[in-house]
Amino acid sequence: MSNKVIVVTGAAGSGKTTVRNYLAKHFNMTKVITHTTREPRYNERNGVDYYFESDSTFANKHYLESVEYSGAKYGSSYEGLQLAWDNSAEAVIVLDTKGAITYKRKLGKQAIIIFLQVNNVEMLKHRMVKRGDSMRKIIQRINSLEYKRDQQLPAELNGAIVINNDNWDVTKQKLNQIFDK
Ligand SMILES: Nc1nc2c(ncn2[C@@H]2O[C@H](COP(=O)(O)OP(=O)(O)O)[C@@H](O)[C@H]2O)c(=O)[nH]1
Ligand SMILES: Nc1ncnc2c1ncn2[C@@H]1O[C@H](COP(=O)(O)OP(=O)(O)O)[C@@H](O)[C@H]1O
Repeated sequence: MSNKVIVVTGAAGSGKTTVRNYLAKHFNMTKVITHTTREPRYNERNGVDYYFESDSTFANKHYLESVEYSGAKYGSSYEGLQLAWDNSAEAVIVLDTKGAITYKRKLGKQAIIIFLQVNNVEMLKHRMVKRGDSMRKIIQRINSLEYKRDQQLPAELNGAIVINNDNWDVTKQKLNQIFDK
């Protein structure tokens, strides 16, 4: 059986991290930890949520792909993916849509893309508040081109599994249907 990576993508606040954690917990998938120069949120830990980097330590890594998102850099490495595959045949990673497109192009059928949608932009904002993001950060995020872009499934990701995450119980059922053996 060849290794697979589940790529969870969508707008900020759409529930990507929540879906990733659910898949890791219930379907024996290993999380791929990515690198970022953004500041940690109050409940985030280095090496668990991200590897938090400075501009100079970020530049030292060897990336499969990297992007700028809302003024910070993010990148994922082959080594990180391989580390996850050493642990389980299925890995799970959270990426913006640009990163998801690169994974699809480079990994082909080994990458399974899940695009999360939320119908209501107000709901996305509310979820970021609930998560503890500062209002300044939320406004910066909502005004970023990347955030606007990631509201819609890009044409390059046609064929992705699209899940509407308005209601967590419904999302959970869909994930169970997709991944239950
Ligand atoms: N392309 C790419 N995107 C990433 C990577 N790590 C995180 N992201 C994405 O960067 C965006 C911003 O992430 P984050 O600051 O954690 O905000 P959040 O989505 O609101 O939790 C999200 O769309 C993440 O999915 C990476 O290594 N590569
Ligand atoms: N279906 C849902 N209904 C209500 N709240 C949700 C749902 N999915 C996620 N959340 C909450 O919304 C917030 C943002 O979710 P998160 O997974 O951090 O999003 P993302 O990683 O896409 O930015 C979190 O506080 C999370 O608990």
